[in-house]
Amino acid sequence: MERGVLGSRCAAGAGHILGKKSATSCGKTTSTSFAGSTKHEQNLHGNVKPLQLAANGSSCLANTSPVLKKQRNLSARSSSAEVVTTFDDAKGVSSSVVEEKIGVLLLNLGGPETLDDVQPFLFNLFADPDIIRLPRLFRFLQRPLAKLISTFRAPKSKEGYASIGGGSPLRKITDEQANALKIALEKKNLHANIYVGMRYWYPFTEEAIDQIKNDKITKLVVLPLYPQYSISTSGSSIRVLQNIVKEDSYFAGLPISIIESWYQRDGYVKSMADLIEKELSAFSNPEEAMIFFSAHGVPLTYVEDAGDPYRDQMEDCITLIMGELRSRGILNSHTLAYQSRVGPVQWLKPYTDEVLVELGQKGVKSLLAVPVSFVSEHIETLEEIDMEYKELALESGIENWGRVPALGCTSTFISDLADAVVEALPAASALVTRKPDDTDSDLDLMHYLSKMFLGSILAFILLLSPRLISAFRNTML
Ligand SMILES: C=CC1=C(C)c2cc3[nH]c(cc4nc(cc5[nH]c(cc1n2)c(C)c5CCC(=O)O)C(CCC(=O)O)=C4C)c(C)c3C=C
Ligand SMILES: [Fe+2]
Repeated sequence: MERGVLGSRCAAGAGHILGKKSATSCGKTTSTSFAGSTKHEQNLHGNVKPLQLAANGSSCLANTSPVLKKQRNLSARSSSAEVVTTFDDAKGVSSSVVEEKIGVLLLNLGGPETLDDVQPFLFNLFADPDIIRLPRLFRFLQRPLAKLISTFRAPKSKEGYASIGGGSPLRKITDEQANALKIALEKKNLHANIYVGMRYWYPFTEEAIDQIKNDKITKLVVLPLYPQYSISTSGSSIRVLQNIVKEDSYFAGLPISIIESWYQRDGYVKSMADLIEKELSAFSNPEEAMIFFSAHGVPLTYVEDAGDPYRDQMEDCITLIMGELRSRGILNSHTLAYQSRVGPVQWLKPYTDEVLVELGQKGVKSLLAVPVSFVSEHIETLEEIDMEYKELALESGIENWGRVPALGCTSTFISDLADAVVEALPAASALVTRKPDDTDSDLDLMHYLSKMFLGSILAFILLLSPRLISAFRNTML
C-alpha cells in the first residue's frame, strides 16, 4: 500500500472511532442461551449475511447471486451487555454478565485529500486485484502495472480534484455519516462504536480493524456505504477483512454480520424518491423532465464472467425507486446509464455521455440527473456530472438541467441505516476460516520473490519504451 506520509496520518485514522466510552453507559436486555452453544442465524435477513470463507480461503461473496428480497423487519435488540444464563451441572441455573461491546464498521472507498495524494491514492486503487483483475498467472504484474497506470492517470485525476477544491470530500462526509449513525443508533437504544475504514486512503480499513481489536469489540456489524454490491467496491473491502480474519484468532472468533447491500430497503428507496420529487419540483414543467439515473460503471466482464450482481441490483434499485415515485403519482419517463469508465475495455452500457447526446438529439429538453451508486458527494458527482455531463447535455440540446444531491446525512436515510444495523445484529456469527499451513508460506515466499523479479523486469522494460508508453497513454486516458 502506498501512503502519502507514512505513519504520520495513522493518528488521524484513529480519530475516526466514535463513542469509545459507550460500552459502560448503556442499558441491558436479557437473552438466554444454553452454555457453550452459539446460535447462528444465517441469511435471516435477506441481504444480511454472516461472512463465510470457502475452504480454499477465497471469498464466496463475489459470486453471491443478487438478493432481491425485501428485508424482514425484526424487532430491535438494544443491548451492550447481556446476561447469559447457563445450566451448571445438576446444581441449577447460574448467571454471569458478559459485557457486550458492539462495533459498526463503515466501509468506503476513500479519496485523496490533497493533490499530492492523488498518485499514491490511484496506485492503491489500481494495485487492488478486485479493480484490475489479472489472470492468476499475471498477478505479479499487479503492482508495476498499478505504478504505471497511476502515474499516467494522475495528471487527469488531479485536474478533476483541483476543480472540486483540491481534494475529495469523502472523508469528511463519511465522518459526518458515522456521527449521524451513532446518534440514530442511540435513539434506538443501541450504543455502538462506529469505525470508518477506507479502501484506498486514510483512514485505511486495516487501521479501523486494528482499532476494533484494541477496543475489544465483542460483536461487529459491517456496513459498506455502497447501496449495491459490486466485487470492485463492497467485495474488495470485505476481502480486506476476510484476509485479516484468516490470520487473526481474535477476528476468527468475533461474531460478525455483513450487510452486503441495502438498496432494497424501504428507507433508502423512499429517501431517494423524496430527493427526486423535491428536485423535480424545481423545473418549470416538472412532468416533462426525464429522470436520468447515472450509476458508476464496472467493466462488463465483472458481470458477465465473474458473476458480479451489480448490474442486476442496480436495475432492481431503479425499479424500486420508480415504483415508489409512481405510487406518489409521479409518472415521469426515466433511463439508466453508466458513467466513469476507465481504460480500453468494455464497461457496462449504455454509457452516460453517449446517452446524453442521444437524448439531446431526440429532443429531450429537461433532464434530472440522479447519481445512484453512492451516498456521498464525490469527484464523480461534483466534477463529472455537475461539470462535464452538464456541459455535454447543454451542448446536445438539453435546455433544463437539474441534479439530485447525494443522500449524505439525510435523517430518514441515516435512521434506516441504523435500523439495518439493529436488524443485522442477531445474524452475527464467527467466520469460518482456514489457517494457512507451512507449505502455503513456503509457496508464498517463492511466489513473492518471483513476482518481485518479473515485476521489476517488466517495469524496467515499460519505462524504457517510449513507443509502448505513448500507445498506453492513448488507451488509458
Ligand atoms: C459504486 C461505486 C463505484 C464503483 C462500482 C467503482 C468501480 C471502479 N472505479 C474505478 C476507477 C476509479 N474510481 C475512482 C474514483 C471513485 N470511484 C468511486 C466509486 C466506485 N468505483 C468513487 C466514489 C470515487 C471517487 C472518490 C473521490 O475521491 O471522490 C477513480 C479516481 C478518480 C478518477 O481518476 O476518475 C478511479 C480511477 C474502476 C477501475 C472501477 C471498477 C473496476
Ligand atoms: Fe471508481
